[in-house]
Amino acid sequence: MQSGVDPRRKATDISLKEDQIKDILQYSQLYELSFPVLQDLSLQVKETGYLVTLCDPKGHILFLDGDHQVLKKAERMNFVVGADWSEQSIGTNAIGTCLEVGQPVQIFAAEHFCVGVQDWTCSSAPIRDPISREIIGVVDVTGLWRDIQPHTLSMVTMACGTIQSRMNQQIAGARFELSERYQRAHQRYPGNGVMALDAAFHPVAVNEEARQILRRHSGREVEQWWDNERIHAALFAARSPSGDEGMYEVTLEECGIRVVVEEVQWSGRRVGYLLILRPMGSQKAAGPTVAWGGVIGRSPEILSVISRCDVVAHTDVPVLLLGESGTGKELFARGIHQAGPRRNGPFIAVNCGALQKDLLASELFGYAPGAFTGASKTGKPGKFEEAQNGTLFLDEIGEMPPEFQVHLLRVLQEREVVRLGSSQPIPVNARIIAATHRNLEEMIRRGEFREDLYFRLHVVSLTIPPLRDRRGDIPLLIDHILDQLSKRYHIPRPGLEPDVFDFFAHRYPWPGNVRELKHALEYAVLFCNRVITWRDLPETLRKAGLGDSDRPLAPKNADPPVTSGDHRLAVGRSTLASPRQSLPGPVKSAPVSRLEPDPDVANAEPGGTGADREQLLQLLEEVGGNLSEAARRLRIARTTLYRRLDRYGIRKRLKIE
Ligand SMILES: Nc1ncnc2c1ncn2[C@@H]1O[C@H](COP(=O)(O)OP(=O)(O)OP(=O)(O)O)[C@@H](O)[C@H]1O
Repeated sequence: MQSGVDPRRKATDISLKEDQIKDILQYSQLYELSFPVLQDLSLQVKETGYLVTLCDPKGHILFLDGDHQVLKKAERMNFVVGADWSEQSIGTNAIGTCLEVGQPVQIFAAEHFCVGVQDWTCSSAPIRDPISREIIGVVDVTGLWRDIQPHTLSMVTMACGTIQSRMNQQIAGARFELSERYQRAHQRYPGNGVMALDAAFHPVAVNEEARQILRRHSGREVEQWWDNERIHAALFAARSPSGDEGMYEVTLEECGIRVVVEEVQWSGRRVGYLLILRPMGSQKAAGPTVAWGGVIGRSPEILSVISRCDVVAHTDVPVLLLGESGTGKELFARGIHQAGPRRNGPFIAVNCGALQKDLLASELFGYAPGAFTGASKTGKPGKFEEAQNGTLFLDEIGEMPPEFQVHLLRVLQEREVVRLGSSQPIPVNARIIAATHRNLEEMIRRGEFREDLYFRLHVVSLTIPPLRDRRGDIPLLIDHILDQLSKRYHIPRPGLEPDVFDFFAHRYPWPGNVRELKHALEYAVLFCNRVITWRDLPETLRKAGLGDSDRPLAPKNADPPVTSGDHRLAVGRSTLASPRQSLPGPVKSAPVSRLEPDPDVANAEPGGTGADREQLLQLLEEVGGNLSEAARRLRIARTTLYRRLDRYGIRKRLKIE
């Protein structure tokens, strides 16, 4: 058994370096679960001259604790972190022998093979993987032989039992999480195949759709298909090494399918994967395109934010959403609310930048009856109270005046509000999500934002990337927005001239992000003739397009680019108008401008003058087609604006053409 080991050895070898051990411990589930148990054990053996160790399945010491004096003595035989206590290195000893025989073992004094270890007595027991039953570690308690205690071995065995049951709980929790996520995915992505795998890539659940898709497209049953290292490599090469939860899409051309891989975490650890399968070329988008909180996008950047939001949604930790204006921070905040257990409670959004300074306190904290002149007699709850059992979304948090930040901090710390004019604290139970497009760290440096408030709010911070950094999402967004607009205005869904599409998808930097894209399309849809051309765009975009290339753009009042047939119809659900139908080309005559008053409709309704219509068109141009903004500027309701658009024939033209 001790072949090749010199019995005169005084010490074993140290084969793991400090940074190797750090790396092992950082991701070691065994260490994480064992640590509290080992600490307990250390306390129990304190002052008995014993040392407590945890070793890996090769016999390397990963953890060592105990009496300082004894540790010093043990160092002489290299009983230190990183040392190799396998039988191959130092012959019979409790750690190495326990690994060989797979049983708890006590080795006393001269029973040790090497002379340098014979002053000691040690007791070790193995820890086994709850599923494979393989040994994954050893707990050992070592002391000088004269300090031998009869109960040491049973203490070690019990400690291993406790670690083992913590591992069982961990596995049960992970399995539960995986099965929950599988069920949710199954509902979320109807018609798609869904598979759940554990962390070792073993399938634990497969839906019928996945079986059918694989049979049809790869000609194989799931089990056969999965039993292939190349498939595993293709799917998992892209996963994040750090174990961060992520989501990405892989195309398996040889099987004719696309797979969205979602990593599943539980308790901060990767515990498995979900695979969402769909045939290549299928029009049906795999769930993540529209599934989560109405967020459109399938770029890796947006999928990664979605997946993180989905994780935090199930917790109550404060979330800080960062990103430029119009990237979708509020949409994500609503998504987190909807995906979490508070979904049946209220979602209250407060724009901290839009509230007057002197109204902030009463808006957020409410006021008691008759608190100030003009206050309601019954008092009024503030936004914190309104968000009770739900979510309070503090938008534009960077705009909150510094003198008010301390009050907000106090409420977040105490989790209770006191209405103005009252001394009665009211407990608040609201999840806090804050958002800003500003650089709060920079503001802290300039003394404009409190650091303590910042740390309260950004337990988790998520940055939503600007649209120009995830251009792959632009075609999806265009499709989605045009669908919505055609439904809202009851018009056929328009297409985009190829050149305009190319400008949108590849060249324009979208400083206003998705909001700007929405407004541009809303504007263009109002003025276009079934196909969106350059002249249908708001002026800023037209100018940007002109500066962007040397292409001669149609002047404001010019006719659409004319091509043979010139019926620029949007085809089916495609975003692009057929290139054959609308090549950008030389501008021909301009019989009627769509931005100029149409004499047939300008005065169609009593009270509607050409001048009014002109003003309305001008305003629409100024606000980039944003009807809400136009209604706000006109101080009329949106529905009144629609009526006015009808009256001046703007919507009517859209419907008839
Ligand atoms: N990924 C997306 N999918 C669909 N719609 C989106 C997406 N991102 C943003 N939007 C839409 O764009 C508009 C702007 O989004 P939102 O108000 O959430 O942005 P924001 O980042 O909160 O902006 P601000 O910082 O100016 O408050 C909304 O109409 C929203 O529905």
